Amino acid sequence: MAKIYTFEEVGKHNQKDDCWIIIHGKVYDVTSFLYDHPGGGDVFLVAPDEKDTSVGFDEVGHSEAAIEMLETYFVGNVDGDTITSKTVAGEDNHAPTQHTYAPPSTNDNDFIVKFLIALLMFALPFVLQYYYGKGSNKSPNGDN
Ligand code: HEM
Repeated sequence: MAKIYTFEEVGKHNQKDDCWIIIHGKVYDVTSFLYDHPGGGDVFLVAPDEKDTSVGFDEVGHSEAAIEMLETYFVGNVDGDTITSKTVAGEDNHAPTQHTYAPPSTNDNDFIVKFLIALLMFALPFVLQYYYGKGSNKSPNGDN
C-alpha cells in the first residue's frame, strides 16, 4: 500500500538534491527530474506551503506523455487533512486553511476572444449580404 505523508513532511523536501511535490493528492519525488523538466526546475523548488502544484500542473495543459511520466516519480499519497496550501482552490479532498489563490486573468481574456470570434462569424454573412446584395440590386443594364 502506498505511503501517506503529511503536508508538512512533503514541505521538508524542498532542496535541489531532495525535492518533492504534490499533484492531486499524490506525492512525487522529482529530484531526478529537476534539470530535465521542459518547464524548468523552478516550478518544483517552491516554498513548503506551496508544495501542492496541482493548479500549476493543470494550467500548463500537460500532454498524455507528461501525465504518464508522473507515475515514475510517485512516492505516496498526502494526508488531505494536513494540506494548508495557498494554491489549492476549492478541491474537496483537501482542507485548505486559506484560499488566496486567484485564477489568472487569461481565462477571462480567452472568453472575450472566443466571444468576439463567435460574434464575427455570426455577423459575417449579414455584412457580406449587405455589401454584395447592394451590388446585385443594380439593373443589369446599368441604368439604375
Ligand atoms: C512530476 C511532475 C511533472 C512532470 C512529469 C512534467 C512533465 C512535463 C513535460 C513532459 C513537459 C513537456 C510538454 C508536455 O509534454 O506536456 C512539461 C512542460 C512544462 N511543464 Fe511540466 N511536468 C511536471 C510538473 C509541472 C509543474 C508542477 C508545473 C508548474 C507548476 C509544470 C510546468 C510546466 C511548464 C511551464 C512547461 C513548459 C510548457 C511549454 O513550454 O509549452 N510542470 N512538463
